[in-house]
Amino acid sequence: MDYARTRQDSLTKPQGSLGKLEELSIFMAGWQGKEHPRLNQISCLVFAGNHGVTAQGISAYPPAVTKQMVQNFENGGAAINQLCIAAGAKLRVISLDLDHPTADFTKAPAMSEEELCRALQTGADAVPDDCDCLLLGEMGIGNTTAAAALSLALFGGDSGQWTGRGTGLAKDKLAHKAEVVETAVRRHSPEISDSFELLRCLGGRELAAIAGAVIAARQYRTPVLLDGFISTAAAAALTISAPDILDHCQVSHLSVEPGHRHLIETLGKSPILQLDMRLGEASGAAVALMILRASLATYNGMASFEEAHVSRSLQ
Ligand SMILES: O=C(O)c1ccc[n+]([C@@H]2O[C@H](COP(=O)([O-])O)[C@@H](O)[C@H]2O)c1
Ligand SMILES: Cc1cc2nc[nH]c2cc1C
Repeated sequence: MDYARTRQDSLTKPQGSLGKLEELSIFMAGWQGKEHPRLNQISCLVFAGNHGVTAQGISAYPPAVTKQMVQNFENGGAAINQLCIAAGAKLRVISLDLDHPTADFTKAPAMSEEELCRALQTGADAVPDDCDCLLLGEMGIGNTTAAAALSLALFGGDSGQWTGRGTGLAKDKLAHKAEVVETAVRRHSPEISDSFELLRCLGGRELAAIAGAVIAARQYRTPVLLDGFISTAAAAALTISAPDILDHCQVSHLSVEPGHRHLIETLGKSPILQLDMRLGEASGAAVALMILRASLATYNGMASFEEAHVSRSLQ
């Protein structure tokens, strides 16, 4: 990171004038451990899971859409297929036991220990040991409720501040969704003392898989782009047990889902983009990859003041 910072200051531009693009190049050089970080092999993982809490009427869409969208991903017809082509990332979609939704967490823990471990391991195993950047996203009808519950259990506050319309829930059902979140957290909070218990009680399989992938990426020193509210909440669950666990992660964009802003601020992160997106399926991560490419193209390719014979600042 020190090397990259010095190099940035030697390039033919006023110091700091590329703003966040400069910060991103320093982040990439540091985590890749390379003077010239690269973006050749990019893995985009989309984990899909189903949620028992959909029985509470908390989504605008039926749970069958999770599997239908997975089929759409496989057929190349979803937004993420086109965004991965545009950004130059290899997409892999991983379904986690879609025919067996997690338990309704207003009534019982979402998963058993064994189910949680399987989901964490699936996420970790999906991470290649040699990619230059990892994009993480999800598909799961009902999972903004799980993300809100994780956030409330993690950071407290009012359930309404973590709850939004997700796929487009009617405004008059929002108060009910916030109550569902509140009930779930009140039920499980006393049992929760670490990150894995939190994910087991209030998460979902695709959220646990994202957490597993974040841990594996850290072991490989692979930089990560988290997608939106759900991906950030899944990764944030890990901070109970390891406060610096998200240092190798960037938040790709600020989602429209209102809890995301508070979550990002609480984590001390700043999103790369704000495009009024709320799709999920790693779409924001794929768009942010294009910004990362802009960052590394300038950092790796620009001439220094000395090389270009350009005079330095007078001050
Ligand atoms: O990534 C986000 O910030 C985001 C915000 C709103 C909705 N989503 C997507 O919508 C689905 C969850 O919405 P819901 O209303 O069913 O909880 C799930 O498939 C997510 O990928 C994603
Ligand atoms: C159609 C649809 C596509 C999605 N992609 C991610 N979450 C989604 C939710 C819905 C409803």
